[in-house]
Amino acid sequence: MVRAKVCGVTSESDLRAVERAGADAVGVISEVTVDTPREVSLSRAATLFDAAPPFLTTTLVSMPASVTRAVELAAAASPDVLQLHGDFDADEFQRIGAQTDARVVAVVDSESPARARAVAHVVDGVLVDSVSDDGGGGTGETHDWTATAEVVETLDAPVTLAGGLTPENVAEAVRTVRPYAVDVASGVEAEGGVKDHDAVRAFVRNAKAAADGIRPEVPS
Ligand SMILES: O=C(O)c1ccccc1N[C@@H]1O[C@H](COP(=O)(O)O)[C@@H](O)[C@H]1O
Repeated sequence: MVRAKVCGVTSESDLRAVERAGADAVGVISEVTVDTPREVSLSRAATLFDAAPPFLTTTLVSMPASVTRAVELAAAASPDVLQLHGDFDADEFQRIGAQTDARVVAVVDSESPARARAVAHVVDGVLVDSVSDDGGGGTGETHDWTATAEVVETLDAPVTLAGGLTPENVAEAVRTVRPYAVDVASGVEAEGGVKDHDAVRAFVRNAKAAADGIRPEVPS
């Protein structure tokens, strides 16, 4: 079994589409230091989380500059999960986790798997992404899945795979990496910041079918 997270939701209608597709988690992006059409204000993130139905895990995706700001963000938007891009070390993650009710997920650059091992013991999960030079995600780029498969195998923590996933490649990604969850942002969009509801449905279906050993369907 694999969990599916759909990230970069900016509207209530996309939120409903994510839920109807059977996704396990939804991500809303706020306070990031990169230019992205998927960013919303913190108050908008809080509104979207309030509109989320029960049993859909809400995730705030952010790039705060300090421990204090990370804690403030979680308090302001009340997500279930705080997904943190940036350079926090284990001590900083521990301090964030101690001051928030949200679960904390550390984003790790696929090219720095050692960082996953350095922080995994103080966070609730690790997300391995194809990180851009400025530290952001949403690159639409895949990375070396066999290296991430090794992280999954050797780390005693839930590892989420992200970066360039689409309805077309997610089945192969799941079979190769065997992650705890898969995460997609740009790969299921009709345009920047707007989800393609058919693609969202196909992404979730294909991820879960692959984990169950069922052949994927590719949307026309
Ligand atoms: O999606 C963004 O624009 C973004 C900006 C800054 C930080 C994180 C961002 N998104 C995260 O990137 C990954 C994968 O994105 P993609 O599928 O390759 O487009 C995902 O974890 C999003 O949470």
